[in-house]
Amino acid sequence: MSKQTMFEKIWNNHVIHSETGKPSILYIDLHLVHEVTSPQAFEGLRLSGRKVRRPDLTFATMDHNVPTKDRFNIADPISKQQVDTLTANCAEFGVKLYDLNTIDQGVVHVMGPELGLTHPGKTIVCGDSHTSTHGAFGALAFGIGTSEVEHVLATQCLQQAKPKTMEVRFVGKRPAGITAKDLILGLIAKYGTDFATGYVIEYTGQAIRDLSMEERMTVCNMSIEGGARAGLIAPDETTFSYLRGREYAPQGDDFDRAVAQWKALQSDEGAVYDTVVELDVESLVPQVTWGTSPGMGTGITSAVPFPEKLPTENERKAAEKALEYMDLKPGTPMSEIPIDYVFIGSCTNGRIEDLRAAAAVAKGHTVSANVTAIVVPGSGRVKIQAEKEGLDQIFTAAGFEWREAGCSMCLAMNPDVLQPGQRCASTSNRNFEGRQGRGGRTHLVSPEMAAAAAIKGKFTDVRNWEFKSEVTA
Ligand SMILES: CC(C)[C@H](C(=O)O)[C@@H](O)C(=O)O
Ligand code: SF4
Repeated sequence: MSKQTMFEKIWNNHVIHSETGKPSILYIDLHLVHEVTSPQAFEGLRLSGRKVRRPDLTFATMDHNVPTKDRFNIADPISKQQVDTLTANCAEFGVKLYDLNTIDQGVVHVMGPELGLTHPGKTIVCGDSHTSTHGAFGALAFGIGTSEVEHVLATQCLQQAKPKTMEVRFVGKRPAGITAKDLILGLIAKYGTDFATGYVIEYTGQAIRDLSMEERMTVCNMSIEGGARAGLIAPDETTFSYLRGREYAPQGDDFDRAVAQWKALQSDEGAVYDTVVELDVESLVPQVTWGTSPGMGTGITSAVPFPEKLPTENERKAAEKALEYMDLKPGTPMSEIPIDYVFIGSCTNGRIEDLRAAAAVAKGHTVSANVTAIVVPGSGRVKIQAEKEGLDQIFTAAGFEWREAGCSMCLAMNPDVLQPGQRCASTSNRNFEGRQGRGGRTHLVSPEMAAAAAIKGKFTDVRNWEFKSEVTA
């Protein structure tokens, strides 16, 4: 048999019908649901008198519209309706819902893996573009639209055109002070926001193998910001030990049998990808975006670029427009950009390790007088764990606000929004115009860089953080 990549193995395991020149029909192992993209899908089922085919493979939570203060009191009528509709739909169709009364409620891409729902080799979909996060386990996971959500609810299958394969090889060892967020921001800054359009990425290299499970999720989360359909990392001991003992992981002997199967998923030696790109990890510095797309980024030691020096007319125009929106002057050192707001959270960087890393920087310091800083755990479980470790105390003593789980200021669908003109250091994944509130300006960074910016009142190279203290678990 010919040598196969991991993507091809998972794909072939799930195709239940294919015809030349047409999309294939894929079986879906796990369907995650949230309140924003599911109402019409359930309504469609109701109108056609259909049921959810596999309620046992369908799990829901509420995250985008949930307030992170006074969470049971949703003032915005559309948000309230979406949350209430999800509750009613899950009850009517027999779908398990992790609502605000459960500690498993949280950003769907944080709570799913935490529950052990995400396994290597699964096909996973959700009406949400950052479903790519789950690829960190070696699952083929991607976002779908609302009509596809309805289709999967009704049939547990999905039509998909077969994507091409791309290897993204991280070359070298990750230097001290360089985070998983810097790997993925650096990759997208180098290759742009559409280099992987039409592809499923497999991330390889020592720097990837060395990442923790949570760090791998940070990398895979932003695959979509490079245009990819999905991002994958081969499962290994890091993956297996993360999964062992989780609620929905296989238990006992089943777990060991599963591990044997999961190990066989990795790409065969000598398997050929359609495209290979490389990134030199050793020359990376902490990343900060300056523009209105995740690809408009640079190192903290660099400056806001001069649009006229960019290679193509399109890039020049886009950069000019972005700098106008961001109110930034070319040539300004990144370390001289003052900020008003800091958001630490989201499905990119709202996990316990992210909060530990930010707390280690914040400990014993005080948030700059000009800055409002919020820390939003990605799930109820992250919140409880952080509180057990005293991280909430470190944050509040330093002047950060400590909130409840949700998407929060990652996008302006709940009360956490920037005011027009406010500039935010954000650990999320998108810096589009108005993403965090109309007229708001977003700079994407790692949790460490966000915490340091909160204290300095401007971006600063966290590698020079002299008073960095150890926070122990
Ligand atoms: C609201 C939802 C559909 C959206 C997505 O698909 O990603 C959101 O999660 C986002 O991050 O922009
Ligand atoms: S945290 Fe942000 S990126 Fe993630 S699902 Fe919520 S809105 Fe989308």
